[in-house]
Amino acid sequence: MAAVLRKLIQGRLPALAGVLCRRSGNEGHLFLNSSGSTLMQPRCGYSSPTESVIVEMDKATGVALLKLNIPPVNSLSLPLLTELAIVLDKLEMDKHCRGLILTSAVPNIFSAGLNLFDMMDKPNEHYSEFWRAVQEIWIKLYGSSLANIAAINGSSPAGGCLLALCSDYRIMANNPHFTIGLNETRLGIVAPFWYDILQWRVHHPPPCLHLFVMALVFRLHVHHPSAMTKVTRAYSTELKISVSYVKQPINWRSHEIYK
Ligand SMILES: CC/C=C\C/C=C\C/C=C\C=C\CC(=O)SCCNC(=O)CCNC(=O)[C@H](O)C(C)(C)COP(=O)(O)OP(=O)(O)OC[C@H]1O[C@@H](n2cnc3c(N)ncnc32)[C@H](O)[C@@H]1OP(=O)(O)O
Repeated sequence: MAAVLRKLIQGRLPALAGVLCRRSGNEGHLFLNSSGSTLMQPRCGYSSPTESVIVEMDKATGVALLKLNIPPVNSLSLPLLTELAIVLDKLEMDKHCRGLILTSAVPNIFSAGLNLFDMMDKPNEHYSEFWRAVQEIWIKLYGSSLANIAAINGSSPAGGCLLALCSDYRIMANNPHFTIGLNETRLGIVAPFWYDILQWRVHHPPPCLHLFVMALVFRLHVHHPSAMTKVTRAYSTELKISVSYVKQPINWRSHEIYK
């Protein structure tokens, strides 16, 4: 587990993919595009990414690795948000998928947040559509029945931070050059109330949340099923609390209760 986490936080995701790949033996990875079609990779390893959201599904663990892939900065444009929404829907409906890891294929950048060009010189209809797409993503990610982790392997300002906050758990690469937060507040732009709820949840995690993540990571270790069973049995109550915590419905009431 420690080795997998270390690879995640060092941003060495190809290495993680290698781990997943070995676990899946000769089956290779499933590549799923936004139209929902899947392509079996005949062998382990990466092919050149061409999709804006690359999905590598490990069949053995049911964990999907999602990599945002719009250089130079993975800005959240309408097409990217739309593709991500479609991919999340497909994974949600895939009965073999149990969890997802959201990360970036672009070196040093997780996501630069909303695409600034989608927010200027456009007709009002575009702004409506764009904002609807933004809200749809946080609802889909936060409301996902899948366990989801953000592996933040680069800078993640503004909307990038939102993506991370929507996940059940975040692991960020320990690099002083990587920034995360709401830089738009410097311009006087106030985040909506639901952003505050997301932030609050991150700052007040129950102690057992880490256990939830441990259990997730243990799932990757299909070579040690007995260890996984022991842990999940021993801490079944704590795990249930953690799962209900990260999957709690968003409303002011639950926010107040946890306050
Ligand atoms: C308006 C919403 C109101 C309320 C809602 C509030 C909360 C809801 C939740 C989230 C809402 C978030 C709002 C936003 O996300 S607004 C977007 C804010 N994002 C930023 O300000 C990021 C700005 N970018 C950076 O800080 C840096 O680019 C970087 C740290 C991500 C990367 O730095 P680099 O030095 O590696 O790269 P650069 O040379 O700066 O950039 C390369 C290239 O990319 C273009 N670019 C950067 N960011 C964006 C972007 N967000 N949209 C479009 N394009 C972007 C940049 O211009 C460069 O392009 P050129 O090479 O010059 O062509």
